Amino acid sequence: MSGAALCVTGTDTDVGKTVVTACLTAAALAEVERVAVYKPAQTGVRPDEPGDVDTVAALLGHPDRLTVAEGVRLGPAMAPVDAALEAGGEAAVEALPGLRWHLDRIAALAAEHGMVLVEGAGGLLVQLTADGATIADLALATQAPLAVVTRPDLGTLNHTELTLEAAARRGVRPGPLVIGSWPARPTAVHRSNELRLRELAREHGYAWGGAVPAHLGAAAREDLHRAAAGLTGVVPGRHDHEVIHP
Ligand SMILES: Nc1ncnc2c1ncn2[C@@H]1O[C@H](COP(=O)(O)OP(=O)(O)OP(=O)(O)O)[C@@H](O)[C@H]1O
Ligand SMILES: C[C@H](N)[C@H](N)CCCCCC(=O)O
Ligand SMILES: [Mg+2]
Repeated sequence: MSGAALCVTGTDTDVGKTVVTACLTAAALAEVERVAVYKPAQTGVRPDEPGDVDTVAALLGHPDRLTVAEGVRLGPAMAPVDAALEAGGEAAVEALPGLRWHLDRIAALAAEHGMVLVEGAGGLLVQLTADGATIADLALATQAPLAVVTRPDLGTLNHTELTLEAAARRGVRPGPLVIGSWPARPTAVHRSNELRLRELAREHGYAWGGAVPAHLGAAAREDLHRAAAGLTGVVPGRHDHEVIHP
């Protein structure tokens, strides 16, 4: 088997990529038998703490058909290369796995799973490796579409357009654009931003993935599955494409 891949980025760190990844994973589990979630570089957690992929598994109730994996884990809550530098100096930066290594991990997961979701660190251009490879490079190399998670708040229009433009300039395939955290009491700003974000999605060829409610969490698993149902149309189908292993 060689499954499809979907890369997930955000317009910033803390925009709800992990929560949206959980929703996309639930949607993927409805389409394919086995799903994997891979986080190439996890920063800001100690060895004994749950990382983003563990959060995805917990949000979904640890389904048997889900595999989660991390590439490298670094304690400092910083961009991966800086976290390595902070934790272990230049030697730790040199020891970071490179693009090829991550591609091999993704290809190995794709060999056994119908879908592999790959969550970057922070935004599109955050460097994951010592030689500066980003989630955009992973998306390009695997020919995976890119899911972009964004905020509904003031400032999001500029951040979203910058992200979509930078992805397009690199030749990354558009996937869904999703609002990561939609407030219970949206203001006029949130509502008008949503309309404009829908337009941006259309202009850049992204599928509109809707907005995930802000209260979503382990205590709201039904809501998560409801949010996921709305995303079923925007995860790549099982026959859409296979991970390209260059
Ligand atoms: N829809 C939501 N429902 C409940 N909590 C949310 C939602 N979106 C985001 N959060 C909370 O906001 C915080 C940041 O979200 P999340 O961890 O998903 O961000 P991220 O974009 O994955 O960040 P990182 O760059 O660290 O991977 C978390 O504490 C998360 O639980
Ligand atoms: C620690 C944090 N939660 C993320 N994992 C890393 C975010 C890196 C952002 C770097 C930046 O764009 O300035
Ligand atoms: Mg995350």
